[in-house]
Amino acid sequence: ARLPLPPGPPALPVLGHMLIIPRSDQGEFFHNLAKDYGDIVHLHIPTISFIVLNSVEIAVELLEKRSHNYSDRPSIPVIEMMGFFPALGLLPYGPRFRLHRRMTQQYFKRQDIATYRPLQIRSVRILLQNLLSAPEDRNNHLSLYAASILMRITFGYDLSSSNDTYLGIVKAINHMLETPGLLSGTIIDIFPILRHLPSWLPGGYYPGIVRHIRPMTQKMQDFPLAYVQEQMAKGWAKPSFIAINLEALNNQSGIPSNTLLDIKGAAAQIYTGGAETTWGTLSMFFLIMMLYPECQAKAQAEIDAVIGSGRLPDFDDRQLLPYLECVVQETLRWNNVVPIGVPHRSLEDDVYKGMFIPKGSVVIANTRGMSLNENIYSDPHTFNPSRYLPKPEGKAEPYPVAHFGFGRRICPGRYFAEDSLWITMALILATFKISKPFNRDGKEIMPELKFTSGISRHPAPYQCKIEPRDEIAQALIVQADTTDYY
Ligand code: HEM
Repeated sequence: ARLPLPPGPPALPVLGHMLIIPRSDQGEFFHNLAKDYGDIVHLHIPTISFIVLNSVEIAVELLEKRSHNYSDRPSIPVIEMMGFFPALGLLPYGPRFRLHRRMTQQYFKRQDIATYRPLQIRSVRILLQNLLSAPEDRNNHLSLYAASILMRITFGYDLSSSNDTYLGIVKAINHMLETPGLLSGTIIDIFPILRHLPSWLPGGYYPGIVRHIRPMTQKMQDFPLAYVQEQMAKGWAKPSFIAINLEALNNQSGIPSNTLLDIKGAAAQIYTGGAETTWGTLSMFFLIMMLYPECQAKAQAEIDAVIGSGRLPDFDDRQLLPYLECVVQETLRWNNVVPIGVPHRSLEDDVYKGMFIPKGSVVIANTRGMSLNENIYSDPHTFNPSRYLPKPEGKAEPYPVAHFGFGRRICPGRYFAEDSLWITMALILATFKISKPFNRDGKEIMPELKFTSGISRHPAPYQCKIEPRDEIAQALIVQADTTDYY
C-alpha cells in the first residue's frame, strides 16, 4: 500500500475528481488526460477509485493476462432496480456469470457463425428493399434490420414492421439507457454513491424512472420465453437460442424457475447488447459515406471490378475485397460506438509497474482513446481506410482491436457482429449512392457532427440522400431473393 497510485490530475479534498469528470465525451477527456499523465491514470470520487487504461498494451496486460483479477463488473444498482436481471453484461464475476457466458459464447462460436449467414443475407436484402422504397426512413429501417436478425436467432420471432409492439418496448428501454443525464451509463451515472448527492440527482428521480421502466423490462424478458414455449407446444418452433436451451432441458420434469430466469435473461441480453450496437455502427457508416465520398467511390470501384454489376456480393467475396475490409475496420475505429467499453472491476489489490491498483477499482478501457492513439494511427480523426493497406499504397497501420473490449468479458457477439456489418456494408455499397442532401436553394446540407452520449454512442439524427447507383443496381434490389432459407 506504500506504492504510489497511477498518476492523475490534482483532486479536491473530499470530492476527489468528481467535478472534473464530464458527463459526456469521457473517452476524449480520458484521451487528453493520457497526454499529461500517461496511459494509465487514476481518478477517484468518494469511495471509488477509477483506473483508466488508455493503451491496448496495458489493457491486454491487465484485462487479459491478469483476467482472473479484472473480470468483475461494478454494480449498477439503478439498472438492476429496473429489472435487468440476470443480464450477462452486468453480472459480477462468479458462477452465474460463467453460466451466462458459456450459454452465449456457445451460440456465437466463431466456427459456427456461418450458420447464420442465410438469415443475415435475407435480412440485408429486405433492408435494401426498404431503403429503396422509403430512403427517408433510413433510421427505422436500420434499427428494424438489426433487431430483426437478433430476435429471430434468439427466439425465432419474425419481426417485419417498425411498428411492432415488442420492438417498441425494446427501443423505449434502449432510449432510457442512453439518454444523457438519465441512465446513460456515464461514469457519473453508474456509481451508486451519486444517488445520494442532491446536486446530481433530484429527490425521487430514480424511483420514478424505475416505476416507469420496470414493467417494460419485465415484458421484454418474459415475452420471448412465452412465445417460444407456445410455438413449441404447437410443434412449429423455429430454431433459436431459447428453443435450444429449453430442448436441452426436455428430459427434466418441471424446469426450475431459476433456470427459466437464466434463459430469458441471457436471451434478452443478446438483443439488447447486439441490436443497438449494430444499428449504431451502421448509422455511423451512412454518415461516414456521406462525409467521405472518395472512400465510398473507391470501395464501389473495388466491388465493381471484382464482382461486376450482375449480382450482389456474398460472404465468399470477402477475401477478394481488401479495401472494403478496411472500410469496415475504419468504421469500427473512427468513432466507435462503445467509447469507454463497459467498466470492469478488480477483485484484489494489484501492482502494475510499481503502481498500486486497489481492490475494487473500477477499471475503464478507454477504447475511444485507443482508437485515437497518434503513435499508432496517423491523423486519427480522419476516416482513412487506406491506412491499413500495406505500404506503399497504405501505411500498414494495424486494424483496431479495442472496440469489442478485453479478456473474459470481451464481446461474445463480435464474430457475428463483424459478419453482419461486412455483408450490410457490401450490399449497400454495391447498390446505393449515399450523398449529402440539398436544401431549397440547391446547396448541399453539411451534416452536423453530433453524437449521443452514453454507454453506446451514435450519430444524432441527420439527413442523407440514398439513391440506387443505376438501373442495374435498382433491378438487383427489386429482384433480390428474400425467401426464408434459415
Ligand atoms: C458493432 C457491434 C458491437 C460492439 C461494438 C460491441 C461492443 C461490446 C463491448 C465493448 C463490450 C464490453 C466488453 C468488455 O467488458 O470488455 C460488449 C459486451 C457484450 N456484448 Fe457486444 N458489441 C457488439 C455487438 C454485439 C452483438 C451482436 C451481441 C450479441 C450477439 C453482443 C453481446 C454482448 C454481450 C452479451 C456482452 C456482455 C459480455 C460480458 O459482460 O461478459 N454484442 N460488447
